[in-house]
Amino acid sequence: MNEPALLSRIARAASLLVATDFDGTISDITTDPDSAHARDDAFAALGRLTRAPGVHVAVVSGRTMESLLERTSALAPVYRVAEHGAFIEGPDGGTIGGTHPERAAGLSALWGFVEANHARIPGMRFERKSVGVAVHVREVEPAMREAAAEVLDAFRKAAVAAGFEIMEGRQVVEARDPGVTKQTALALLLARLPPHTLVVYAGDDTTDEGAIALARQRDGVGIYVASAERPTPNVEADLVLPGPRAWAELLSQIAAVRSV
Ligand SMILES: O=P(O)(O)OC[C@H]1O[C@H](O[C@H]2O[C@H](CO)[C@@H](O)[C@H](O)[C@H]2O)[C@H](O)[C@@H](O)[C@@H]1O
Repeated sequence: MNEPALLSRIARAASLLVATDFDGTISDITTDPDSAHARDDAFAALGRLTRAPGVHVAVVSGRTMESLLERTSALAPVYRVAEHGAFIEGPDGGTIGGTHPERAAGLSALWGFVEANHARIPGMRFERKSVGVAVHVREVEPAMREAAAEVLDAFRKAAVAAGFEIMEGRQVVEARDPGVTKQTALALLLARLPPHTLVVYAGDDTTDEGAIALARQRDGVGIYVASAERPTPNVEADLVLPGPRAWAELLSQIAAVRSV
């Protein structure tokens, strides 16, 4: 699908859901995850979309809800999906779903692994979430990559033993609840919206591919935001964009055709 055809469909949809991933999609990748923030152009376009009639906006992230809120609180009303689908907040700020079975024992066991290993590899970052743990390797020096790979292997084994599922993201390995995905969260959002809502989903990572595929299955639009790290998706996409800037530009065009 080319962009003019896409914009024409979007302009005509009685109900539209624009769902976007955060890191690497509306935020440029940064070495320090805490310093990442949404691009101004993407944020402005999403803001316009929240005010457009018949348009629903969702930010779908692997971040914790706290981290996502910190970065998107100026955006309302929106759906917020955190920790890859484990937590979902509605446009009024209320919890509307998400599945996060109590896994406190598993999380403690996994964090024990982290505490025992956190000082081994300079640059390796460990991020504790509400229902998962992420291990970042973006800042690990090339000379330490082999040693880091060994720690990551041990982390994967410890996570699986503690009942988690492993996700391989961009310079990050995450342990999360099995069965919780962005795809299941997107399906839940669609079930709450008017029938035949046109869904547009954009994301940049393996963790977004299920949601891209679901958008297409539902006769919507799946957009992949490519990077040098992940130039091509493992699923079919309607559009492959060269990076967050191109997605921000397309979001501005979507906002233009939907704004009154
Ligand atoms: O689903 P997302 O919103 O894309 O979140 C996925 C992970 O994003 C963050 O890590 C990624 O972005 C960082 C900042 O640009 C980058 O340093 C890191 O290498 C990327 O993997 C976040 O820290 C994770 O918690 C999210 O799960």
